[in-house]
Amino acid sequence: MSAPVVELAGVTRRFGPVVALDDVSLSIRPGELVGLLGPNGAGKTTLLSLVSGLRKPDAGTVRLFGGDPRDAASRLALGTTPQETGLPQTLRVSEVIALVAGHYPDPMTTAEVLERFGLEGLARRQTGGLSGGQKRRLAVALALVGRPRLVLLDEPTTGLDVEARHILWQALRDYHADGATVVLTSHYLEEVEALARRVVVVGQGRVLADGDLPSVLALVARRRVLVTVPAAARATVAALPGAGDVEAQPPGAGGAAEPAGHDEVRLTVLAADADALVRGLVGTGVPFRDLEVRGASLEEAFLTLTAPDAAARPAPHGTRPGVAADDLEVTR
Ligand SMILES: Nc1ncnc2c1ncn2[C@@H]1O[C@H](COP(=O)(O)OP(=O)(O)OP(=O)(O)O)[C@@H](O)[C@H]1O
Repeated sequence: MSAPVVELAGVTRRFGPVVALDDVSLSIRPGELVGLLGPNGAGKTTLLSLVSGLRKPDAGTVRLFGGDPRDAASRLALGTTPQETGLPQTLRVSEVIALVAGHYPDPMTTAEVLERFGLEGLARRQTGGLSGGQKRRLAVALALVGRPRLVLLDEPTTGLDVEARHILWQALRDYHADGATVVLTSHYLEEVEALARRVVVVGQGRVLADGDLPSVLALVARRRVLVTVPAAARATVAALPGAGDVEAQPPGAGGAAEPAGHDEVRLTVLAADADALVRGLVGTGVPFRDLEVRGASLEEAFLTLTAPDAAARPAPHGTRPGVAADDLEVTR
């Protein structure tokens, strides 16, 4: 197996009393596309700052391409876009790209950068006159100018509209397809679902889950059961074995083949074991219709994993967040 591009072993980093990272171990191999997901303050930016050599850990070791990230030589093949980037206001977009390219032995041409990131129309604009979204696109593009083998992106598409986000996603996919390793943090679950092959969920400075997207979802294998029942039967459904949160859809809301009638209610029930729930429902004799069973979204998985009381909560199928599924590493 090829040597890891990034390796953290037992890394702790504090800021005064705040433990931003707490005994984190993580290894990223060449060619991976990793999404770091976590709520505000989880420690994602701190993790990236250690990998890019901006900070050093209080305990543990961080390796970048096998070396110390604080040595400039280890960072030669690294490209990063922090959460906020300052651009020289009076330089034109093409000039900024050329300026950054001048630091690398084999950079992309300005034309290639402009094309990859859909910036062609802005080449002659001064960066000070760009919109927030245009600046963000340029900042991400600049991380790739030197053809880095590893790209670290901290919330790359924050503030971008849908079209700009899609252009950027495609640029990142293409760059990854060319063989690069990409690590990104994001608050957009949709972004992680669209891009990342591997998802690392970080919360309170710890790695809560680490696996491919389906295994992170399976860790909180909750299902949503949607069903229309007589309004009077709501309590019966809520009391079924395995029923979690129960929500009633407002009258007239879409979803079912036929909207709930006057004396009916359409319920969404979160269930660890949807099959058992449906069997229980049939056993009650409650007349029901338009039964649907859907998978939980990444968003639901994420909230379950990062909730402060997640460790204490009974979890589906006898597992709990913190217990490894087959190909899933969890440290909690
Ligand atoms: N320079 C600093 N001084 C003091 N505390 C800091 C500093 N940098 C980070 N922290 C604290 O460390 C914790 C982790 O912060 P970090 O920025 O890594 O989180 P994050 O997951 O990137 O959050 P966000 O999603 O909001 O960007 C937070 O409690 C934060 O307030």
